[in-house]
Amino acid sequence: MLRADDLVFAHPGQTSPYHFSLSAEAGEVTAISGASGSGKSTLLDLLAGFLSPSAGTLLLDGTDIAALPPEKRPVSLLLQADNLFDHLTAADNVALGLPKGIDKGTGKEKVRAALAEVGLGEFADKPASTLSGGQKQRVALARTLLRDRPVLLLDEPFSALDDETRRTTRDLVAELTRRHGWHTVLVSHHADDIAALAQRHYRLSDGRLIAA
Ligand SMILES: Nc1ncnc2c1ncn2[C@@H]1O[C@H](COP(=O)(O)OP(=O)(O)OP(=O)(O)O)[C@@H](O)[C@H]1O
Repeated sequence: MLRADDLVFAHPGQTSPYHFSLSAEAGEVTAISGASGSGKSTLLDLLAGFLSPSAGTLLLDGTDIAALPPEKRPVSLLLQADNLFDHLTAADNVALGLPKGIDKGTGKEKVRAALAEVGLGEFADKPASTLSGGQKQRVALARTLLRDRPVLLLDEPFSALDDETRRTTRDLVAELTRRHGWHTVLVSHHADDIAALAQRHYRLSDGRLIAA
């Protein structure tokens, strides 16, 4: 379980700090909604380690991860768009998720398997710039598979997608979350995404997360 206990944070000039507490189970999607400017990205930045809380704990399966820098956290982040390097192929983008020093043959096989798992086996050699928005999100998810970090943070990941692609990408996130036991935290404005995906839902209001 991922558990934030009263993570306290204030941006410069902010008079009343955020107090974030939440629990996210393995294999489940935990949704965060809230008005524009309520602090959803701030929460993700704290979970990812881009911001540091002034107090509070962040535990993953009982281990405090709050002091770890972003690159050492067991956390992947997927944004609305721009997750890929456009000039690299799909396979090369996925390969960025491989551990350093991995044997070349093994690495190639892992990349192939990850692309196959997200349904893009045929697209390995295509430059990312030629892929659709949905395909790009799948490639980013394949890279996440290789990193296999147990916490997946999603910041409006379906916003740039058309309705049909949105549904299939959503289904893929649900399936990967279950299969790999990820603690997936989804920030979304969309009630239908939350209804379709989330086992748990918090609303961010007045600087606090309220179970919805
Ligand atoms: N670096 C910063 N310095 C000062 N204030 C900031 C900074 N970053 C964000 N804020 C403020 O903190 C508040 C929360 O911002 P945040 O981006 O977390 O909201 P959000 O809920 O993600 O909004 P949106 O849905 O519009 O993306 C806003 O009032 C914003 O102006």
